[in-house]
Formats: sequence, C-alpha cells, structure tokens
Amino acid sequence: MRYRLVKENPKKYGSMTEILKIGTRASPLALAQAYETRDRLLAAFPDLTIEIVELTTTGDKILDRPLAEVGGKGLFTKELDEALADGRADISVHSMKDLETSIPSDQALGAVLEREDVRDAFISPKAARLEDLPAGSVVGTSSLRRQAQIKLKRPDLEVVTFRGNVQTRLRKLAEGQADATLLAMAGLNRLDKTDVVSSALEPEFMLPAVAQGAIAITYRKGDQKVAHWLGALNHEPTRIRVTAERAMLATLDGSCRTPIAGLAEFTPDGQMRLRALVANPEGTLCYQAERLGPPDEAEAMGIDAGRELKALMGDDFFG
Ligand SMILES: NCc1[nH]cc(CCC(=O)O)c1CC(=O)O
Repeated sequence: MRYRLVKENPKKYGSMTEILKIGTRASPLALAQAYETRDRLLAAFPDLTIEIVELTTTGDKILDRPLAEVGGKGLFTKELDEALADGRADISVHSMKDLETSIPSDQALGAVLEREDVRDAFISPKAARLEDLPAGSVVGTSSLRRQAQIKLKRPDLEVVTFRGNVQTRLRKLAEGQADATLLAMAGLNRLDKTDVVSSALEPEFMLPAVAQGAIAITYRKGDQKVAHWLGALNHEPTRIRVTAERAMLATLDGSCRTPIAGLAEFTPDGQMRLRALVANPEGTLCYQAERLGPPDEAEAMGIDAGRELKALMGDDFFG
C-alpha cells in the first residue's frame, strides 16, 4: 500500500522538506565553520532546509585559566554531544584539532572538509618574524605545543599564558599584554582576519597541531540519511592526512600537558609524508619522527610514528 501511494503521488513525496539541524559552538570561528558547512550542504542539496543551533560550552565560559588545567578538550564538545544525542541537532561541526582522538560511541565521523592553511601565524607589532623579536620579548600563547617550539627556537623569549578566542587574544596583544602571539592561519582565514598576520610560520619551523585547519562533522551513528548528505562533503585527501596524524596522537597517548605536533602531507608522487614531534613544555627536550609511505597505510604510519616517539620519550620524560 505504501509503495502504491508514493507511485501515485511522486511529486508530493519528492517535495517533502527535509530539515537538518547543525549543532555548533557560538564562538565566531565555530559559527564561521558552521556557515561553511551549511553552504556546502546547500550547494550539494539545494532543497535541504538547514537550521543552525548555537550552543555554549564549558570551554567557552572558562576564560581565565589554561584549558590544560581545567580538563582539556572534552570541554568544547560535551554540550554538542548532548544536543546530538537528544535530537536538538543532527550534526556537530568541530575544529578537528579540538576533537579527542576517540569520538563518542553513539557518533560517527561523517565528513572531513577540505583543509585550510595548516600553518601557525606569527602576529606582532614589534617584528615581522619570530626570529626578529628582540631578546626578552614576551609571547602570549596558552598552547603548550607553541610554547615548547618557541622555547626550542628562542630560549631567550618569555612565554605568558594567553587564553580566549581569536578576537580576545588579538585584543590582549593590542593592549600590550605581550609583544607577539601565535594563532592558526586557518582560523584567521575563516574569520577574514589575515590583515593582522606578520608572517606565516612554515611547518619546518613550527609543526602544527594534529588536524589543524580541518573541520570534522559528526552525526548520530545509524542516521543513514545524514550519512548520505555528509558523504558528499567529505574531502578524502584531508581525511587520510588527519587519519595518520590522529593515529600518531592516539598511540602517543599524551596528556593535554604534553606538547605534541603532527603533520601529514601528500608528496608530488602521491606518497604520504608524516612528521611528528613531542617535546616538554620548557622546550629543553624534543623528539621527532618521520614516516614516508602509501596513503592507504596512513593509520599504520601514524601508529608506528607514535610508538617510536613514545619509546624515545621513556617513562620519566615528564617526571
Ligand atoms: N584551540 C582553539 C582553536 N581551535 C581551532 C583553531 C583554529 C582553526 C584550526 O586550526 O582549525 C583555534 C584557534 C587557534 O589555534 O588559533
């Protein structure tokens, strides 16, 4: 009976409005990423009706302490996870570098969007490049990965904690709370804020965070319709790269007090090159690993590099 009804009235069935609710943090960068997701969905499925559901997370509320002290990455995802679970949202849009390596068991990764610029930006009214900052200059950052790599290159600089979203950090810099700061190029590009950038730091100089510049979209496991929509948005080369990086991170199993960096890239001949780094926050110890291999072994390469770094670190690395 049901099939016959559809056959007799196919127009009615086909024009049924489908609604997709995008769950996102309410920060300007998260919203920009949610709008990008909406625009890509509408380009692929023009009949879709899309709603954006803004949520405030614990991480957005606590702005006075380094996140590593408060409890790390889950702080930015808990409220989004709950909205997905109870149906207030159908998908969650995240900066992939803020996502824990294991996603909640009731969720699946539906798409990884094409990666933005992976580099960190050096921002300073005092110097064009990090190398040019006078000795004793103060760099504001709350990222242990950036702090460690700054100290490695420039032990003569002072690093102070700088928290808050991109706009807050830029304001603190303008107020003179530091002589320079580092921010992801990806976020500045998405906020159309590249005018503040003094120079971009090449990965050889400052290895980016795992999955920096990539957007991850998760959905309720088993939601076939949503899986189909998200499948059209996935950028497979980006997904493969972050698979290698995140496998490295998961294997290394660092706490949020461990400065870790990782970047996988395709070489011109279609191979994949993974670079990974672990350091201590003081920037007095640093180990690096590199792997070159076929992209279909991305995960194995990441695990392998992670194991090597873990062995190099030893048990008392942070003791
Ligand atoms: N930890 C905050 C965060 N999460 C994602 C980005 C930027 C966008 C990205 O790297 O994908 C930022 C800001 C920054 O590090 O400057």
